[in-house]
Amino acid sequence: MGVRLGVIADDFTGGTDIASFLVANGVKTIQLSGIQSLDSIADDVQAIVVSLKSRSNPVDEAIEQSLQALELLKTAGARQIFFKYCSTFDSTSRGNIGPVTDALLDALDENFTVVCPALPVNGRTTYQGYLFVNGVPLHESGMRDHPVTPMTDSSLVRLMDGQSTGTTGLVPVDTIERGREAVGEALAELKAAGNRYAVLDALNDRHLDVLGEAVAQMRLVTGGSGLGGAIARALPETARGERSSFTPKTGSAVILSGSCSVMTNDQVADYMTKGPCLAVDVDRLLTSPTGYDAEVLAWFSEQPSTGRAPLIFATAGPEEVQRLQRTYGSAESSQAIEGFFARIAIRLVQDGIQRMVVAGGETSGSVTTALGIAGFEVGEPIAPGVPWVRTLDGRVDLALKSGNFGTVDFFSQAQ
Ligand SMILES: Nc1ncnc2c1ncn2[C@@H]1O[C@H](COP(=O)(O)OP(=O)(O)OP(=O)(O)O)[C@@H](O)[C@H]1O
Ligand SMILES: O=C(O)[C@@H](O)C(=O)CO
Repeated sequence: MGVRLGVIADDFTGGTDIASFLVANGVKTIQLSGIQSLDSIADDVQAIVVSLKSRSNPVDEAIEQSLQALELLKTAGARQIFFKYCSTFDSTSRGNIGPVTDALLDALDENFTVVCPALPVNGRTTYQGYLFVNGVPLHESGMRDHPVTPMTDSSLVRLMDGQSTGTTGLVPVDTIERGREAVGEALAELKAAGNRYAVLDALNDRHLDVLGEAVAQMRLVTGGSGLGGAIARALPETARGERSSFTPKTGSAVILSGSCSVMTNDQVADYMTKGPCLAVDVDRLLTSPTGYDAEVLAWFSEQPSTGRAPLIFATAGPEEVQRLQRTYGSAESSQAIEGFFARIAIRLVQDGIQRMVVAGGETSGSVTTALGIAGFEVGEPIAPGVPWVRTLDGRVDLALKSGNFGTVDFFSQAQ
């Protein structure tokens, strides 16, 4: 097997996000759920995306999982390794982006890489090393209230310096405007000056295309799916082919939403005017859960099988999230909610659900892992970065939606 690109994604929605950009640019891609056997992967696969749940777990675990993924991708022959994290750089002061990047550099015997979360098509841009979300600095966007990784600084240079062992330089927009060679020279200078990481500015896809070419020969790159798409476009034509696709199933569907992002809150509010919706009673889950799953499943089975898919959501605004976290603890709340969605998903698939939309990366990771899904074939996007994916065993089609992706009517659009 001669895989060109091996991607280590720190969550499942991030995995489908970058897989979707690779497929859209003609790269034959398979997405694996965690570490899986390579036996059933066809010889013409050009990119393998390994989705992990390593964004918010303890640093040591995140490193261990990422190094296992690296070994798998090296075995598959991957020439370039891409560490995919969120376009909003979701992390804490302890990591996990910095420590995982360091561990991957060491394991590859490299001492320099790039940091490029920008995804202009979804409003994430980087200017002078500061990350913006739809024109608002990251720390002033809805990400400041994230339940697990609240982002309170917008400076990627400071964030990397705080989480990692080396120093961080910057390749600013002015240099990128001067083209691929200027970027190559800037990277060489930053490396020679002893930096371990270079933050790459990008305001639009034209900038990303320059960057995709400039980093084509690097053994390790890190960033978001925007850079992933640009790297795909920079591959020789021989590595690219027909866009693989499948027609999404049309059977019964459900939407599970565990994301509390601003966009998911808007999407849930929109869907409440359109289809059957059930708000998860999180207090009940954390105090007297006995019988609760059965009640939710009974509600689901009472909904008409034609028409809009039922939505089951824990999605809430920042005040409610803070109340729950103060009352029960932050990790405890997340675990209870993720565990609930995982159990419900297992039951619904056993009962024959064909299509499942899951909102939120952590939530998607819990659901996919609980379902024992080995991997996915990647289909057409519903919105930029949110494709339909089909389990490799063909059991069910899923749309794993990153928290802030999609337009307000995403849940009806997906149907
Ligand atoms: N009402 C709630 N109160 C507290 N925590 C919640 C609530 N609803 C969901 N959560 C937890 O918040 C976390 C949301 O993370 P998740 O990754 O699923 O969404 P996201 O961060 O918006 O998505 P993405 O990572 O794709 O951007 C999960 O751990 C989830 O269980
Ligand atoms: O990069 C993004 O924004 C997404 O793919 C993501 O990682 C959400 O969890």
